[in-house]
Amino acid sequence: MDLETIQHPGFLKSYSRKQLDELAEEIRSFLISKLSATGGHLGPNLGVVELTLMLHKLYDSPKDKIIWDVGHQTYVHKILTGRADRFDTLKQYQGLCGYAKRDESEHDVWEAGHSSTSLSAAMGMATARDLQGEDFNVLPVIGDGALTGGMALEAMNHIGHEQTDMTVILNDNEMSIAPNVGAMHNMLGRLRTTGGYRRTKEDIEYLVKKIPAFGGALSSTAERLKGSLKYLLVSGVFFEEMGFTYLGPIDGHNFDELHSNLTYAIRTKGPVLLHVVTKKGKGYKPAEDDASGAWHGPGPYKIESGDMIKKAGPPAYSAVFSNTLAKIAEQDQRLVALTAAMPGGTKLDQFAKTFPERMYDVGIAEQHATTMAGGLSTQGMKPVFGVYSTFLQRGYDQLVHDVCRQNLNVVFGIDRSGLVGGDGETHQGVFDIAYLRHLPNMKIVIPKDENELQHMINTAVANDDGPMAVRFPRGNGLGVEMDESLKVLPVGEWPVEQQGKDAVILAFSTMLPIANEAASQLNKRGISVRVVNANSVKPLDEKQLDHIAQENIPILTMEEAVLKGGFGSAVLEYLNDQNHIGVQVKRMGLPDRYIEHGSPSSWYEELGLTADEAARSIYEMVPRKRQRA
Ligand SMILES: Cc1ncc(C[n+]2csc(CCOP(=O)(O)OP(=O)(O)O)c2C)c(N)n1
Ligand SMILES: CC(=O)[C@@H](O)[C@H](O)COP(=O)(O)O
Ligand SMILES: [Mg+2]
Repeated sequence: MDLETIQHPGFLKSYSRKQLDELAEEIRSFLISKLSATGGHLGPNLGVVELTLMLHKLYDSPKDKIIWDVGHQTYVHKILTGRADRFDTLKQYQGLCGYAKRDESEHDVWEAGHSSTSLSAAMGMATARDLQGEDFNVLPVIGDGALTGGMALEAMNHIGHEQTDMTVILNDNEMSIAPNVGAMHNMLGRLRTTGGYRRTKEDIEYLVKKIPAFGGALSSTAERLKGSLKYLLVSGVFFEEMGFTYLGPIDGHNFDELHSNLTYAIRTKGPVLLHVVTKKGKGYKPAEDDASGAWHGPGPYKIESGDMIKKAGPPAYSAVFSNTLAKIAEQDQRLVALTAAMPGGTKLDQFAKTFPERMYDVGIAEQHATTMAGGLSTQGMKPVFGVYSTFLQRGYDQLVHDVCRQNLNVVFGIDRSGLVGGDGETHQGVFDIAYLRHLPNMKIVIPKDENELQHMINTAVANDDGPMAVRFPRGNGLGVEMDESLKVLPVGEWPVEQQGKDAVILAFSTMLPIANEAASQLNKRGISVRVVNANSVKPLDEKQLDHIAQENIPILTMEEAVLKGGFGSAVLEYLNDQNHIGVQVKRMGLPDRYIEHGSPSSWYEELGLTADEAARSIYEMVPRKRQRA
């Protein structure tokens, strides 16, 4: 079948088992081929081919609500809902989104990107259905990794209490991005090995019914037997005790098992949890054999060999972060590294190779990691939480309530700050300056390159005056020379990159090269522009701002972060509070909207974060008398 002709999954209703097998094969070849050029979440999607086909065969999307947790495993769903022809544009600027996207299709009933939201969304939809007297099925699909996210437990607690009709499909492939971790994961492991509880429970019920009721005595004994047997058997009882009918574990690649269990689930009142066991990367050996998570979301690769097509270049910022921590940890026994299920992305898995006892992967639990870091700090340890900017949003109250308010010595290594590219809206690291800067006691430093990053990490670990965030971008450094020994840098003293007397640009990180380019354009036009590496957002370099105000020259601030509440706002606030009235300030940064997928450079063009725009802004502010032709 030409997958690109599919417009709606309804055709599956009449599909035989043989046709399903053939279609599954075609979809796998399609994914392996398309993603070899574009990159994308190959492993997760190869693992849900049969599950997605059976869901769309048995249920009527979009009337029945199929909700995908994280949403990175929706490629098969997108193929079946008329989007196969867009896969050449996957995760690219104005191309196909790599996650569920409501404005892409009516079949995408819920958007995600961040993990563990599907059960709460499902509860919302099912509750609305019941209040409105509607009739449809609600089917959240949640992975074993996402189940380690606290929100999932909050939702289960409520769903089990309300006994709301829905079928939760737990897609258990033993992997988060890296191998899954935690007690929940261990429990699922026992379930996978000891087989299903469902049959035994029915056998017991059958037995209890067979026993003549001697005044009810025997049946109560049998009831007690059933109860103790339940606890003796497997921890499927965890789900049962949470109020779910637990089904499984079943083979998530077996159409017959999927069909019979989903059919049973449709007929079952109240919440059902169907535990399906799948193989991440199924059908493509390099991805099936992936032990580290490299095939969770690879870039382009060679199909035959499974070799990734990597561009050589300077070290990744994440690698500099991890290597610097390892260097410090050799001397400083206080240092402990934490990650929330991102050991590979943060490269803390490299740190763990040297210091396995001082690196903790807490699962998808950023709230827990943030507060655990606070606890570590109260006992004199020096915790460093390596976390993506976007995922630290999950730990906001813990930042406020637990770490900053108590002024605890915690370092936040904030990776993927700024625009991240293909993962788009749900992953942009653009709110962190705004969500950190207003927290009393928090300090925020932002290195301009990989060399300044290593020194800032060292500075943050050495700092014993409360929490400090070191914010750095996704991807590779600039290829600058790395100093041999680590320094402790002054915080709140901005280095001047190039002198100038007519105007000043305050910029940091990825905006600094653009600022330098704008300055050289204007210098050629006789306008002398100073460029300052504003490498700390909190504290500001107040001395330097006072001096600029006294010179009364215009200021342009530049940041790859939202303008509202960002660095430029901080400068405006300071100048106003110090009565430096009349100083001209223009701010360049991200507008008040969500930035979709696409390379940062494409967005720089669209959003005007360019040297030409910066030069134009300055030119408009420099008083005519200074302008020479
Ligand atoms: C709050 C949050 N933290 C971290 C991530 C990064 N992340 C993306 S997918 C993933 C693993 C999800 O594992 P699982 O739910 O088992 O899905 P699978 O990829 O195995 O199908 C993680 C940790 C995220 N999306 N959201
Ligand atoms: C789905 C998800 O959240 C992760 O897989 C994410 O795509 C990782 O992003 P990086 O590629 O920046 O590590
Ligand atoms: Mg998984």
